[in-house]
Amino acid sequence: MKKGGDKIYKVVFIRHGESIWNKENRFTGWTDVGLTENGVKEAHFAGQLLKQNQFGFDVAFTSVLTRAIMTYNSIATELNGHYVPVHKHWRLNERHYGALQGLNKAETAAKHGEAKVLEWRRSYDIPPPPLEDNDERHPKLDPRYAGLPQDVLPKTESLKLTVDRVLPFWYDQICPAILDGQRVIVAAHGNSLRAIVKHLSGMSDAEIIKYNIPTACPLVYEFDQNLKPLKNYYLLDEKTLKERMQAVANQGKAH
Ligand SMILES: O=C(O)[C@@H](CO)OP(=O)(O)O
Repeated sequence: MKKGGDKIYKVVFIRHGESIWNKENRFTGWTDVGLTENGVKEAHFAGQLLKQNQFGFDVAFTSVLTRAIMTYNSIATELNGHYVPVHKHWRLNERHYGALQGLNKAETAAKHGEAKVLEWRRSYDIPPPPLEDNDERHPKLDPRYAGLPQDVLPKTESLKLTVDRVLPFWYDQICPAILDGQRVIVAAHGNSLRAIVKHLSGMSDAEIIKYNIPTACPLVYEFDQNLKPLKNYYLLDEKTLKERMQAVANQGKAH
């Protein structure tokens, strides 16, 4: 017998609200920056949208980065859902941006060219230059990764490498929760979510280059009982969504 019959499973993915480094247009990656005031507002608005659309959750998954956790907390506030279990995991972290972390994207484009920055930001399998082993930004120096073998800690990541580290978590932790009938929300990042979306939608390496995920817009995926994606949609009107996606793309322009 098929598990769950014709039941449709819904999962909500959400990128964090505007962060301090989104506002300053800096490559962020694993740098742990907080949300701006606007980012907190965006997160609350996302929670209100979810509430208006009758979404509620039984379990939440976030990265271990403050901006994703803060975003989920604002949503939980709107949904009166702070009692819901939250699982925080490094595999949902943003893609590691290597030695680019901290640099301004527009200045980097002016220096290296927009094409190079597009390659670093959006090519599927070309990672940015790595951190040196003795770089003070190396994740091995961050207590939140202290329990992990150093071999798994990235010094840079392409989207492909991000897919490789996100998918085990998707299949081992998130999928069982969905199949168990729990209503799931995943609060993460532009590129860790692009990694999941690429996998679920079957987008090609070329198509994913143009796909940008805006901050704090709930993205709903519907699955059948075998977790085959049926459809997906943002809880946002088409015009606003396009503008917000284009704004993310424009961050890599030299201005
Ligand atoms: O800097 C980053 O970590 C990400 C998300 O903010 O940026 P981009 O959209 O350039 O991949």
